[in-house]
Amino acid sequence: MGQQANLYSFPAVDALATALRTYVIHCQTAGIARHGVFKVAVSGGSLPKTLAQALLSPPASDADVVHWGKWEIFFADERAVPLDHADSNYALLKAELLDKLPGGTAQPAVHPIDVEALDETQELADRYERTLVQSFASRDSVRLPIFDLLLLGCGPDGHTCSLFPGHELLRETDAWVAPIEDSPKPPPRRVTLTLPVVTHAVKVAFVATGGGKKEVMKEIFEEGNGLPCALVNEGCGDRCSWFVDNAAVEGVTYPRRPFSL
Ligand SMILES: O=C(O)[C@H](O)[C@@H](O)[C@H](O)[C@H](O)COP(=O)(O)O
Repeated sequence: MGQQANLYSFPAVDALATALRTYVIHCQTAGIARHGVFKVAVSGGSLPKTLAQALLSPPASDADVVHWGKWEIFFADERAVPLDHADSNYALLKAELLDKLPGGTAQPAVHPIDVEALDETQELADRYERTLVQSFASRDSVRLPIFDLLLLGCGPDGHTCSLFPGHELLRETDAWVAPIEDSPKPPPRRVTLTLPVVTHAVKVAFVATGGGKKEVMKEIFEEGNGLPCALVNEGCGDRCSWFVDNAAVEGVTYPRRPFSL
């Protein structure tokens, strides 16, 4: 059991968000102790909204403070669109979270894709990889970047980031960031962190809510079936934690844990 992913289930999103905040702040403290900053990558989908609910509430104590000025925010996946496009994960995070930081707050360093390369997804991925290299030291000195935390969603087909079931990208072993031209979820052209980078993070947290996820949650936790989310569970073991609501895990027999750090 000790090596398996943690599954934390909550009656509703409010309670989930409270626990997620505690978890993120714990990861933040560890990151700042390790290298003076907190390096985090986030997905799109419903995640930014839940994250905002978790992180924008006022601190309950001195230990509960989000040190935004120490955050370096990257994108776990991004669509090849301008940064103000309706499909942009950057635009989504900005609207849901970044634009709502209280006035006077030290700002996080945010690393969007380089829109000069939107027409060529390989170049877009290469440039984003160079952004990571600049932050995480050279590729010669580290085989893989080590994020302090990845905050991910889970699609109804078991995808995460832009790593889709059965896609050849799941076999990528070298690149840190890869292009995808045929995403089954629109829009088709995207860039994504690769599986080795995802499973190399210090901690990985998934957020999945709603009854629409229960079938895929059952498959991920009971069968695996090579689904990208299951591969992350297998690669991370207990470094991976799932924050879900009860509706998302109805009928799932995998043991849930009371939330604790
Ligand atoms: O760019 C994307 O498509 C998202 O990053 C994607 O990977 C998302 O996290 C999942 O599809 C879950 O989405 P929901 O949370 O909306 O179900």
